[in-house]
Amino acid sequence: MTNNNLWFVIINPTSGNGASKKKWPEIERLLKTYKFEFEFMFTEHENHSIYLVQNAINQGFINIICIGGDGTLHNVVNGIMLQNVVPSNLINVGVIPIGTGNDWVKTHGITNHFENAIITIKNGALKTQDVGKIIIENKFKTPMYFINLAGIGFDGFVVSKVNKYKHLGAIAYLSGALLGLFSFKNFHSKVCVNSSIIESKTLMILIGICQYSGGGMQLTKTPNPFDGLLDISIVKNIGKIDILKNVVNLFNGKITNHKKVVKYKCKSIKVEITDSSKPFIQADGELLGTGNLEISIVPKAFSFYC
Ligand SMILES: Nc1ncnc2c1ncn2[C@@H]1O[C@H](COP(=O)(O)OP(=O)(O)OP(=O)(O)O)[C@@H](O)[C@H]1O
Repeated sequence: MTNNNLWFVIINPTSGNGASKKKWPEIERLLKTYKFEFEFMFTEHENHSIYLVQNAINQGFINIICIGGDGTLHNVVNGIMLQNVVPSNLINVGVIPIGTGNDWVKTHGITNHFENAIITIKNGALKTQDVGKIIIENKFKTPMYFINLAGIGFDGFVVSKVNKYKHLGAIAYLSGALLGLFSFKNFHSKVCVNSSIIESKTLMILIGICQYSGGGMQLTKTPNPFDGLLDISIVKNIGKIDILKNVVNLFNGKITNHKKVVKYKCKSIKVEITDSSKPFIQADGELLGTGNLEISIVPKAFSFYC
């Protein structure tokens, strides 16, 4: 039986370089002030929130509050999408963003001010956005899900390097990108999208649902989390000096106008790596692995307070 009045709160104590843990006593006090009835748990290891969410849903919770950054929310979404007890769009998630990048909330205008974030949740207005579904060939075809942006290639490479600089916030992604620029090798890929086949040497392939990633960069042209479509940028063999010249354009979105960026809107996309390199795949800033992959959209699958 579902419980509409009780909330399950998940806190990643490591997110925001430990800020979630530090701020929890104040948030707990505010939740009580705003008359939330809730149970809470801290995550104890990576991906723990997937299990916590599923356990909560099995117990009847349909209202979840996620306290952490994009990675914690990514895991909460995966917990919801990978269960079969309740349709995913009937699980309602409130987000109190305490991460380093906090990129997903930027699209929806959810505030980083945690009392205001709590008030937003209390007001009870819900939106339901699309979710991306990724199947990586060598991962036994277990799907993984994302709500913001997935990337293959240089984008994944930066995520693999960025962890040790994360305390620098948005600068972490930029410094990771600049430091990695000269060691990353472009790769050959074959992309099937909307019955076109694009074979090229590639810097990265970006699959967007929401607008911001990497601490505020805008890497796909017109992502819309409610249109049932993936927003694709295939960044072809762009030179390193050219990227350096375009750093500002990564943030203002003009990078998508570069002549070596090809753009598509689609419901699904297949990516095959056609050389021996193994470019990293990231989704919502979390590293997923390497391999050929297929991404599709699950329309209106994730409900959140906004
Ligand atoms: N108890 C824990 N110990 C170690 N890692 C954890 C724990 N709980 C969750 N994690 C992992 O912490 C990682 C980072 O979390 P999250 O992304 O929410 O914070 P952040 O990196 O500060 O924020 P952002 O992604 O917005 O920049 C996630 O990959 C998650 O799996």
